[in-house]
Amino acid sequence: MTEPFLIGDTMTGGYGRGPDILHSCTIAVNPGEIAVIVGPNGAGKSTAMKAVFGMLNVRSGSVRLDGEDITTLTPQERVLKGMGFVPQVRNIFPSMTVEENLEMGAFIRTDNFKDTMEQVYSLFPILRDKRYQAAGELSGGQRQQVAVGRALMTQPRVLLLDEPTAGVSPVVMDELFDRIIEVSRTGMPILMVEQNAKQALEIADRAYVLVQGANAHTGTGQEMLNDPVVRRSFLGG
Ligand SMILES: Nc1ncnc2c1ncn2[C@@H]1O[C@H](COP(=O)(O)OP(=O)(O)OP(=O)(O)O)[C@@H](O)[C@H]1O
Repeated sequence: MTEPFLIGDTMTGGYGRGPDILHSCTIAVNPGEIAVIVGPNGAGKSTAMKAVFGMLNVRSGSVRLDGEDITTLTPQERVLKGMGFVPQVRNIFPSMTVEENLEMGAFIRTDNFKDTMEQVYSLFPILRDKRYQAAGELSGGQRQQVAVGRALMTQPRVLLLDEPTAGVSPVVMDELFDRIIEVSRTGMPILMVEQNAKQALEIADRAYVLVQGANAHTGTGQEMLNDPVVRRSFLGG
């Protein structure tokens, strides 16, 4: 098997000195793919993503980006290596305008980022319309677009999204997934954690079902949707 572009490989570890949450957990993504992490509440989905981003100690296993071992790097160093991370909560600056949020996203760049801002506005047209509004005044779905747009401003080589549709209505969820598919079509590898398992599996090229911090099932999204065990144990039949 060829090396994936980004892989958290057999990761075991937990928070601080706490117990292990992840047990030999492996997740990966390649350019052009949407990889989703699904599983029951408390399965360790967000923890797995945080481990890939360097937010907890991986006691064994490794994280590699484009063939480079980045296991010991801090999250900040991983951003410089090309990781764009959108956390689940507090992922925008509510009192700043939409445009200021995007400018903040470009903080690591020393070059001109106006072209990237144009790209973000063409991916998320509503953000162009609302660029001078305080981000905190936007709807939940629009705020999530600001958060993803802000991450794109660094021109990342891979995008990590922690529950991008948390707390939005089904209609807004569909719209957000459409936007995520569009970002993916630009070639951007996308790794995301999702609570809305069925819908997420429908757009997943690669899917990981985690149970108690370990890989329970892996395949394409369609394979997971068709797997009777996955359906019965966690998609509700
Ligand atoms: N910052 C933290 N410090 C210590 N333990 C944590 C922390 N965050 C999560 N945990 C624990 O790690 C385990 C897995 O949590 P995690 O949030 O990764 O699961 P999840 O699959 O994303 O769940 P959910 O779908 O409910 O968000 C839980 O037992 C949780 O209590």
